Amino acid sequence: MKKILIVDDEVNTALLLSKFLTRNGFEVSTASNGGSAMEQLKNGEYDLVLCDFRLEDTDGREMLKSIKSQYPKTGVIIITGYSDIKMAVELIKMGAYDYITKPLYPDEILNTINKAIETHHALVTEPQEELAAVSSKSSKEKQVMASEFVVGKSKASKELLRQIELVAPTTYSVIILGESGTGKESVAKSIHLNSPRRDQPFIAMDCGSLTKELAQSEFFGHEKGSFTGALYTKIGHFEMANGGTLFLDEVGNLSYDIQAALLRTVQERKVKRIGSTKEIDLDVRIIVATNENLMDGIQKGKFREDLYHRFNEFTIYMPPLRDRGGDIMLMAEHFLKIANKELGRDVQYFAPDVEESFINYRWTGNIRELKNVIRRATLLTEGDTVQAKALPLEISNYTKIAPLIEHSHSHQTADTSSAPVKEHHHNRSDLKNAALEAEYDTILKVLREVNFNKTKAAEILNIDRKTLYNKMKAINIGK
Ligand SMILES: Nc1ncnc2c1ncn2[C@@H]1O[C@H](COP(=O)(O)OP(=O)(O)OP(=O)(O)O)[C@@H](O)[C@H]1O
Repeated sequence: MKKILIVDDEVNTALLLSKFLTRNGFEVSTASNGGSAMEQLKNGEYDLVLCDFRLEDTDGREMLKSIKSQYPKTGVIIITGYSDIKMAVELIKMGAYDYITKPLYPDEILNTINKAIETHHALVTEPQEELAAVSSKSSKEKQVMASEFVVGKSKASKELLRQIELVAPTTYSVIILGESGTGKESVAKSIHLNSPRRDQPFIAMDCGSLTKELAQSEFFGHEKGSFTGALYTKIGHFEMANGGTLFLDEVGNLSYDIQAALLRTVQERKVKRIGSTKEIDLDVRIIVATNENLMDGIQKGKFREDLYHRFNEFTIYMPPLRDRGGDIMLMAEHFLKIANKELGRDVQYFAPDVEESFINYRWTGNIRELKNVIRRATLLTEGDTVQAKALPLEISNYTKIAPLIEHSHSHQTADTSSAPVKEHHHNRSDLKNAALEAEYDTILKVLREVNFNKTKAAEILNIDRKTLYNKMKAINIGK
């Protein structure tokens, strides 16, 4: 039975979640703060931690760091409010499996948990099972790629496809550069699947969450008893990927020492498990991904130039979703089909104002954010059409809020009365949304009148400053 730890200081939420997951066949424990969660993790091996981002004694970021360094085989899902979405995207870069936004919906939680556990299966199995898990994964992934990769019709997508097709058949190492969630790993997989190595393993390794201590073992493996804690022989990722492709995500995060060891391995094309004298011949194609410019890392002395040149035989720049024009709706429709299948729904269309919001929104979390938003919207839709009320307010109100966000970022000095606020087309008939919209309109209007002076705005609105801050946060205005 899979073990889950819920970390949430809202006792009722934790209790409800715990009951729901127990009913669905999980063994569940709860902790109301970070400290007691870490204690519980010491006493038993958990498959997954479901952790609220805001805790009384710490936050999701710190929890993720501690769990990843001490219990690397335990998956972490972060529960967050939509206003923390940028943070959630950061956390995925740091190794969280996924995030779930509040309010929580049981089907969505169960779905995310099942997927996380499936993904982590290869990690939590015993090492002798590892290779078998990996090779079966490579053929399974092929089917996934064939049906799940949307090529897109925009100019940017066509160029991307051209580059994939160009580099795939070669043995070149590739650097894939792009914002989080733009599809770097998906592109790495399609390069692999379009290469002569397609029948060999594709191994993805998340370097962003690797501690210095773990990195050696993860890359090179170790023999049983080679150091305290090496209870069994571990096969490293190089060895697992032998004959195929090794994808190193967030490669800019590797420590300098590990970079040196990596360079040696790539140059010599041989690997030795820690504690072993036996050299294993390697034939591995390397694809790396990063969302920061590695040249900056080189200038700051954080990234080795020689390693960079080893990797940089070909570079692919991933376009952000906001620059992919018509692809946004193409992908939205694709994700709608997937969500329908996952959730047993039959939602067919997007309302025109939803499409408009999708096109205008900035999608800082890119394709991953779109996928998650659509999964949630599908869940919330009762008829056959996704309406704006099924979207997070940050997205459905984006055209209205965006100029104000930009304004508040420009140090609140300019004359706000001329800030362009686009006409709002939402045709909402339910009372709750109408009330919310009226509230936003009033808050935004007053904030402009007082040039974003929050004390004055709170006075005029006749609410206290804290309430104003909370409301501003909920609609993502300022900080
Ligand atoms: N072309 C595509 N068609 C369909 N789904 C895609 C496509 N590209 C990415 N996705 C989906 O979007 C999500 C994010 O993609 P992926 O993990 O490849 O992004 P990434 O850039 O590697 O993210 P990160 O920077 O966080 O590592 C995944 O669920 C993936 O399946």
